[in-house]
Amino acid sequence: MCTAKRIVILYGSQTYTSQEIAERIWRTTKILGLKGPVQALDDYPISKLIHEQYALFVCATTGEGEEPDNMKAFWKFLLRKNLPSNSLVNLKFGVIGLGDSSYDKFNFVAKKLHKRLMQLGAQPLLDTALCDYQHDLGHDAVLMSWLEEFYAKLNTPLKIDPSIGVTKFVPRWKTTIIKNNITMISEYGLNKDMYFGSTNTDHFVNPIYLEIESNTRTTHESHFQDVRLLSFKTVNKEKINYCPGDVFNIRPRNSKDDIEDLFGIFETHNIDIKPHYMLNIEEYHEGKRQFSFSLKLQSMNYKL
Ligand SMILES: Cc1cc2nc3c(=O)[nH]c(=O)nc-3n(C[C@H](O)[C@H](O)[C@H](O)COP(=O)(O)O)c2cc1C
Repeated sequence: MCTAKRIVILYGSQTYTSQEIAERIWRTTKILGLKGPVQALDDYPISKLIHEQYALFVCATTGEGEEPDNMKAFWKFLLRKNLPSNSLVNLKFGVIGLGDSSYDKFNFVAKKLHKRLMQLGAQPLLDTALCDYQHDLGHDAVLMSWLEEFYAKLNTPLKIDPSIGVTKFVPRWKTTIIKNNITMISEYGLNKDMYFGSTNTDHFVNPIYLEIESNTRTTHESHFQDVRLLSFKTVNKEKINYCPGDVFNIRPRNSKDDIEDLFGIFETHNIDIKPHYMLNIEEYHEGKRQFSFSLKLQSMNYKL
């Protein structure tokens, strides 16, 4: 049996669930002694896939059986007719599908990906994990036992002691607070507004600033569920184009008052965190910096 030393964990995610699961698995692989990154499929340089020996794909299905936005380029490439049928002979893989069996095209993307990888010569370590949002235990119902089998197939350098479980936390991001020297970080780029800062890992196209126009409770006061109808308006008369099946992601913004209160609390408790300090966030893979992002703490609340 081969021993895996490195695995790439790649996700296609529309509303972050697959990303969160992929990152969780990535942390476990670090504990198991494996190298390799966790990335959105479209951020991974696809030409490198032919050199990889192990890969795990975590893919959601969205729309009517469609692939998430952050794997569209990857998928288009993989479907090229001129790819030789032995392109991926070195690759052993697993596919985890995140779906919802109330849709006709249940886990369509994961199933298609699994099939296409095999057409290109890659060998599956296991059948596709068909996780179902409708299950009482959610995606974990299928995922947990599937992963146990998958880790066993990888025959990793280190093993998880079942009596201890996974307790060690391996952070993906390194954060540092910079108090004064702004020029020191300017070479990495300075994002003035964290809500609109675009990065190479951010696939949400054309973010738009919206304000809540109304927020009305639609259920009766005596009902145990508080269901709301929220209506939004654009501030600069911008027009938003959308069509059925589109996904609308909302990034809530902290209110200016809340942020001022927070800095007030830091001050009262002599905690040295000031609005003009900079937060620098970096991502490392195998000692090399992959990504860096800086913002002024006061930009947590409003556009500068
Ligand atoms: C707009 C929308 C469309 C969806 N379409 C499908 C589908 O066609 N087939 C399926 O199996 N699941 C479908 N799902 C369920 C998602 O795949 C599931 O909720 C998954 O956990 C989302 O993962 P993500 O957060 O990584 O995007 C859909 C979900 C949404 C919100």
